[in-house]
Amino acid sequence: MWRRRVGALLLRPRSSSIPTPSATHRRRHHLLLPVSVPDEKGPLASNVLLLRLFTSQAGADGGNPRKPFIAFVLGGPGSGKGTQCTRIASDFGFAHLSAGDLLRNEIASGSEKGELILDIIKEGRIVPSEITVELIRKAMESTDAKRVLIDGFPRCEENRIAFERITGTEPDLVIFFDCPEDEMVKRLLGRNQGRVDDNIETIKKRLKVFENLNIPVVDYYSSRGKVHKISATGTEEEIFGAVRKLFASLGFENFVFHKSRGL
Ligand SMILES: Nc1ncnc2c1ncn2[C@@H]1O[C@H](COP(=O)(O)OP(=O)(O)OP(=O)(O)O)[C@@H](O)[C@H]1O
Ligand SMILES: O=c1ccn([C@@H]2O[C@H](COP(=O)(O)O)[C@@H](O)[C@H]2O)c(=O)[nH]1
Ligand SMILES: [Mg+2]
Repeated sequence: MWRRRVGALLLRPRSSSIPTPSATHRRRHHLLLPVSVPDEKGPLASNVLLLRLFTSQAGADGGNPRKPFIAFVLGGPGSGKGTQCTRIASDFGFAHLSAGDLLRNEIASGSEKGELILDIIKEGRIVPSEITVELIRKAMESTDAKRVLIDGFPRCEENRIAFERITGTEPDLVIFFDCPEDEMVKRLLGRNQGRVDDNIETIKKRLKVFENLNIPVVDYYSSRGKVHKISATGTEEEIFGAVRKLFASLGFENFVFHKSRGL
């Protein structure tokens, strides 16, 4: 068990109210300073992140095996989080935990909680933290993966605080897929997977929730030097090229690449 039990018990729960986004948050969205792991603009390696990876409780190949390496994957609705996470999982051996999928599974289970979740998802709002964090916590406990992607969570500061309090841990890395709104809308309207929230009314609400509540989370982790921003325009392959570069720079081995070379 990797959780810091004592720490989690000592930390007092904070207010459950969702903070109102400040104008500063909105302005800073456009000034996000990613950690300079390789991207179009940055140098080829970030000593800061590498140091954190190898000194965190669990790194790519070392550290304390009780705590997995945790990457939060954030971005607006339709920015391609799920698509890229699937690729990262298969190429770099990560477990992929999608908060949205965990919630949809709860709906499919027919539970009472599921009915509440369905109403919230249809409205593009955020499910109460205790429900989502509990689902993520259980999913994390049931995997022995040393590397975990948490896709689409935390959605708001309240989610983030609840996760850190309940699990007693923080992400090692936050990937932020940055995509223009018109592109996200186009992708969602063309997704065609029968999702109850893929309609223009819900999409408009989700975009507002993203800007007002999710961006402050990105800003928070950005101020702590954990965010790597990746441009999410271009083809899936082009975007995955940037993702691949990031993980390679962090010391993660690419299984698919090695397999294709018979290594
Ligand atoms: N680079 C891309 N170019 C064009 N379409 C894309 C790209 N990446 C993903 N898509 C498509 O866009 C749609 C949304 O992608 P995806 O489901 O991965 O987004 P998401 O960020 O997980 O969205 P949500 O927050 O709603 O779960 C999907 O139909 C996917 O196939
Ligand atoms: O942490 C979360 C994740 C998701 N939701 C709700 O689910 C939908 C769809 O989520 P995706 O991750 O985009 O699949 C989202 O709009 C929220 O309503 C949530 O409340 N908390
Ligand atoms: Mg998704």
